[in-house]
Amino acid sequence: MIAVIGSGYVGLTTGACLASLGHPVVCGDVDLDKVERLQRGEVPILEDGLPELLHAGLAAGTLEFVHGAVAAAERAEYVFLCLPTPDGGDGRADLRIVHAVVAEIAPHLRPGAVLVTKSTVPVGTAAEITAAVDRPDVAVVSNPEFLQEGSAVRNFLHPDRIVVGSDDRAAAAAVAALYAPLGAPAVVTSAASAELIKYAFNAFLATKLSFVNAVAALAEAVGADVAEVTHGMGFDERIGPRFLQAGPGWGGSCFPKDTRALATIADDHGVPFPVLAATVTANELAKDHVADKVRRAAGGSLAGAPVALWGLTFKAGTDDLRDSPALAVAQRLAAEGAVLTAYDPAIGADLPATADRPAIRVAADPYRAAEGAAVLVVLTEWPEFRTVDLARVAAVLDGRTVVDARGVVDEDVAAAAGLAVVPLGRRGRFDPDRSPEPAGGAVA
Ligand SMILES: NC(=O)C1=CN([C@@H]2O[C@H](COP(=O)(O)OP(=O)(O)OC[C@H]3O[C@@H](n4cnc5c(N)ncnc54)[C@H](O)[C@@H]3O)[C@@H](O)[C@H]2O)C=CC1
Ligand SMILES: O=C(O)[C@H]1O[C@H](OP(=O)(O)OP(=O)(O)OC[C@H]2O[C@@H](n3ccc(=O)[nH]c3=O)[C@H](O)[C@@H]2O)[C@H](O)[C@@H](O)[C@@H]1O
Repeated sequence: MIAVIGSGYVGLTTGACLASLGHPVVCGDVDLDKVERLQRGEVPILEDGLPELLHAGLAAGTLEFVHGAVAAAERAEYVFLCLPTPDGGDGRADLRIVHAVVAEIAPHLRPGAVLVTKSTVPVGTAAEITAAVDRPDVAVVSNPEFLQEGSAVRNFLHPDRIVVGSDDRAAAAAVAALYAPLGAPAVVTSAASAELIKYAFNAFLATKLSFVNAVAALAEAVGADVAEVTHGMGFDERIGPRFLQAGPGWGGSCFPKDTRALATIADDHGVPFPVLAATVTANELAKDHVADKVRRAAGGSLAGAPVALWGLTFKAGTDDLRDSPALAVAQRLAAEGAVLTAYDPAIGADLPATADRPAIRVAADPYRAAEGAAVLVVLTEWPEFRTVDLARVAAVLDGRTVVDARGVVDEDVAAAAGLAVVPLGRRGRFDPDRSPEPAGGAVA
């Protein structure tokens, strides 16, 4: 029996996928309402393929949900911890939930149980957990997760590799064997290496994106096109074609907190890591860059300007708003006096203001969001934004400009509808700096 503690994006995916491989799985969560919904077959998050796996597991009796960590852990040979490790406020990962759960379940673990950390945790956490459990019969294995939200099930079932790290190599091999049906290479390491792999991996990807976003700004300045530049770069296998899409900065529940956490780990060990600091700073500039474009499109001031936002989630395919760059841009616009109305296919209700986002009225469709707005800004790459009727948008939009931070609006179709697109990473067709001037001049 496998226990999965925490039924969030990672835990629910892990539980449902391990059950689909034939393992009996029990998932424990502290949130009773969530547990009851899952027992009824309701998936609380937007994740492709997850409802099907949940229903199949419930129907086959291989997947069950219980309230609390102990109720799940006491029945299992393997206990996967899929608990939150948020930013503690000073950049360090806050491990209080992990440590509290370990203390709670330790006396109840079966003899010979293997405790597996799937949460992203700082180097040294496996050693701390081993000391806290204080049972020679219980092994601790670090098994970081690399799934992306929105494609979590596909990523879990078709992983590039499985990383299992432990100072008990037999326990690491036993955890790797649980994934054997997937046929993925297993990277067996020390616990410290496994823990560092996860942070180095996320920080490297974030650095790739900060680099691309800086190239995008440069491409605009020099008259190049970032999409052409990354296309040309990506053919080289050392770079690869993926994860090179310029945008309004990177966000989500992990890149921001994990880059900060890695920076504090480096600091704590007295190791200079200036690239990482630059990656984080560059990401703030990427958000500023989009806000600057919106201000210019609004004529130089956003005071009292109605602005329409398409997309609020941190990327398409998820309903997750945690550390969304769309909200960070919205915050910048609201701070300058813009009045925001948004449409996002995954967000159904108005968003109240919080410490890091303004109040945002949420419209039921992209057209209603655009009604009366001075500028329309595309902040998330939802596929439906590619097929919106731009003539209908032009009919209700007050201004004539669409700032497209995700490269989803066709400039020619927009022009035919009487709209000027301000793209990211290249000059727009109606950019006054562009040479030669397009026939007919600017629409705006
Ligand atoms: N979201 C993602 O795409 C990925 C996240 N990770 C890492 O995985 C970990 C979990 O992340 P998410 O699944 O996104 O978090 P989440 O917030 O979606 O889920 C965490 C779950 O743990 C439950 N929980 C909290 N305290 C508990 C307790 N005392 N006992 C039992 N359950 C408890 C919560 O109710 C919630 O259901 C984090 O360390 C994160 O960095 C790693 C890879 C991908
Ligand atoms: O540790 C984690 O939680 C996960 O973090 C990311 O996954 P995720 O947060 O789901 O999101 P990504 O798809 O990586 O996107 C992150 C941000 O980068 C942006 N992005 C991504 C790709 C790209 O080409 N351009 C770009 O701007 C997205 O819009 C988003 O804001 C990693 O990709 C996962 O491998 C990792 O497991």
